[in-house]
Amino acid sequence: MKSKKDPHTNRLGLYVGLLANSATWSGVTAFIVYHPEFESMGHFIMVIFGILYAFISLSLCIDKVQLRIYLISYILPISIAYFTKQGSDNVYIACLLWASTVPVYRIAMMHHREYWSLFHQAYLLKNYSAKLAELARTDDLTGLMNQRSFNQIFEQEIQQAVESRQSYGLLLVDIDHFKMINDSYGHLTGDHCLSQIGLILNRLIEDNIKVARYGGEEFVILLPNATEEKALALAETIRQNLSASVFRFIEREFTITVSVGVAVTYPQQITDAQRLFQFADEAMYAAKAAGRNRVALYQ
Ligand SMILES: Nc1nc2c(ncn2[C@@H]2O[C@H](COP(=O)(O)OP(=O)(O)OP(=O)(O)O)[C@@H](O)[C@H]2O)c(=O)[nH]1
Repeated sequence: MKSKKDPHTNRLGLYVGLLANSATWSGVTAFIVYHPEFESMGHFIMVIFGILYAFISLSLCIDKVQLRIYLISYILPISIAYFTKQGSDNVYIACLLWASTVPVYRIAMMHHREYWSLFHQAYLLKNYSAKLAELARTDDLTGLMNQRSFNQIFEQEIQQAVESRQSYGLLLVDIDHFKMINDSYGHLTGDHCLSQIGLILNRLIEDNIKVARYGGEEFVILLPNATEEKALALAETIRQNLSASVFRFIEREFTITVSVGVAVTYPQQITDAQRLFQFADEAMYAAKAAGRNRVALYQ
């Protein structure tokens, strides 16, 4: 899942937003300064309002450049509006406005430094903890769910299937003679092959279906609400696609085959996650024993 953009990497957007915000508010305030109906409000109330608004907005600015953009685009049009208005009072107010920006700027700088440093630290912490949680769920090599995450989700989903009286399917995909790939081409080639298989599985499997690397050269696919036909059809698609894929790594080209064990339980049969896993495992070993590169269903 995507997180919010780091404000420090999206400065242009912030500056444009800031400029638009300042321009709008300075326009509104300048309009009020010139409009005869607002004379009764009193210029000093307007200035106080302007300073308060400036202080709040300045405090939210991230850096000095933003503060300056804000000051120039906000204070300049208002003070010009006052300067160009007839009467010495107005020149006095414009000077007061400019003079008031100095303490406002200083206070805002002090305030925003602490505020943003805290905000930034909280933001980084949130980001790091989200990344850590993601790492704890993910297999490094393939980017798929890892075994720990699979175990949790599998237990929960089986429980739900039992409660809602639905069927549940599990596919266990095991690469045939993977040791030979490692022995012949090296461990790095084996790793590359595993990561490519992860990508192929992700491509073949619909978004709502979960796939995990169970460990070594074994992958599992969770199929809530699946019938035997559906589970077998998906297993066959996976087997055919993987065996038709050519893997390339450092000028080496090779193909692989897989054996797939399929187990589907129906409401009256479901006992627990371990048993369903064991059924799929037995089916996978039956596929290996029958000559590999095939799909076997647990009967
Ligand atoms: N490159 C690489 N190899 C791995 C990894 N995890 C496990 N292996 C290797 O996978 C191989 C599994 O070998 P075996 O269990 O004998 O199975 P196999 O050679 O695939 O033979 P069958 O399953 O009987 O078809 C071993 O050589 C492990 O070292 C990994 O993360 N990377």
